[in-house]
Amino acid sequence: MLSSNFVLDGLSWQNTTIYAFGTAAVALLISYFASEGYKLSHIPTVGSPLPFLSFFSAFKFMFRAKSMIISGVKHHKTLCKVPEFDQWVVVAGDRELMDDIRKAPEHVLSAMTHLDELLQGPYTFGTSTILTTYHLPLLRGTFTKSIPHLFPEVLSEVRDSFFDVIPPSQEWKALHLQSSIMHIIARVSNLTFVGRPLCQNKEFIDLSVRFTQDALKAAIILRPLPSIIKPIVNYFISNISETRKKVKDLLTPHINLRREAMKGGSEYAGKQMDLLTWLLDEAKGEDATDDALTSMLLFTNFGAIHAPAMALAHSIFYLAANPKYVELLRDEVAGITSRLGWTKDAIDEMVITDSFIKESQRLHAGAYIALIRKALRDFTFSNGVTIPKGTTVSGSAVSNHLDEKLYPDPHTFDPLRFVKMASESTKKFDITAVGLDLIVFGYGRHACPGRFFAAVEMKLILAYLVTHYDMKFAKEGVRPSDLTVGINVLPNPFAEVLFRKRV
Ligand code: HEM
Repeated sequence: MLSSNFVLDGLSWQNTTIYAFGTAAVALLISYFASEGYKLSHIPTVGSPLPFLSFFSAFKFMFRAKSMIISGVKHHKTLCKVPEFDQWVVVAGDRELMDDIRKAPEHVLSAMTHLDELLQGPYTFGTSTILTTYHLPLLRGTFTKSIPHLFPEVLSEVRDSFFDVIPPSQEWKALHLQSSIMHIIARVSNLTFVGRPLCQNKEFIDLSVRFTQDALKAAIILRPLPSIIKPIVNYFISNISETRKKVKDLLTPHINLRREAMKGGSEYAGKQMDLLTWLLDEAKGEDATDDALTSMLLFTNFGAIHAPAMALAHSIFYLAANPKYVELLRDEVAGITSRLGWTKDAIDEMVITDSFIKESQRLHAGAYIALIRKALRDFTFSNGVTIPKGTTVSGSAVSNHLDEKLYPDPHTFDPLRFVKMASESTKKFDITAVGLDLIVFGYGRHACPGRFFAAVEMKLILAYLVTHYDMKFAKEGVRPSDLTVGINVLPNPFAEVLFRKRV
């Protein structure tokens, strides 16, 4: 009895195991055929295309995105797909196909739907803020045109914020670079967004920087999670609602003052020239509530604080590690300001400073891919390959930025590279010029509308820094390595730079 039971138990164990493996295999096959990977099986894969194994490739992609994208583009030439934990990203390596992405209309390949997913809109800025567009013509038009007019105030805000963030001292003082530079940028940008006195209100600036950092953190953590658990995780990791409320409380009295003044007509005495004024002029309906205006300012602050601060930190790392670069910029700035003073014309003439920042952007762009879009319907490239609705598609920035046909000795930082290129061509090579050769500001209809302001702001800050301060690393001459997470490239977030007032 015992032995027959044992045999039966053995058989049923065997059967159970067979059933379990069989069910798992069928489930795996069904999930594979229903998966995004299968729908994209006609696109060559970097890593493994198989379920589970692709998870390991996604893990590898977290740390090796640069080499995986470069090798994918090199081997597959036109299109390949790379694995992220929650999706496949199709990468175009071919310029014609990148141009297809640039030219595709928003209702086919959507930049904004991608941004809403990337930034986890419902948990950060709000999907309605990310998808609205009324502010874009303002940024491209009125805001950009006002830069020369606002320049004197921008300069004085640069002076004041340097004085507060890097107090002039004869002694070397170590500062956490990223947070210092973010605070300077936040103040200078907010001069043009909300004006004085709010841009000098320490609480407002601290909250704007904190919101930018917290939103980014929440987006990174929440994105790969299943939708059902996002609200729970968000509850534990995020202070965003509280920060937004505090910003709104500080902003509302200023909104009310301006609304009151607007009652006498849109062109009232003492009308401030800043983004808040122009948003109030343009916003209608849902966009015009205090909540929506607060979210819009926080969203614009995000674009205006994070990217320029990262770009400047990369440039300052080159300066702190190489005294000869500091001298190079100092000579240019001293020569030009002695003729033109600290003016917008002087900043425009600083072609070496411009080339320095652009070269640093080339080697340390914020992401290895660009022109990232979500397909809202099936999309066929000019080579006949179709990607299905729902696919995330992009162009490889890194393989262009390191292409030796475009940039001889591409891995070497050459601060004069773009000065030389401009002298040999009729094309424009300044920071604001956009194209496929250098795609740090995007290209086409979604190209960054803030880049003209960003260029002036970054050049002014760098010129001011080299003129008034010495800088170095504690370990002299060693530039800290970047932090890369998947497609994202960040200047080392832990690095400290020593500053001393220049005698
Ligand atoms: C170094 C500084 C900056 C970098 C590297 C940068 C980069 C970018 C990139 C890559 C895009 C997406 C382009 C695309 O998808 O094709 C973008 C869009 C945008 N940026 Fe910037 N940006 C910078 C500064 C700024 C500033 C200062 C502002 C605000 C004043 C700003 C506001 C925006 C806005 C509103 C968009 C969305 C444009 C649209 O969808 O049409 N950015 N930026």
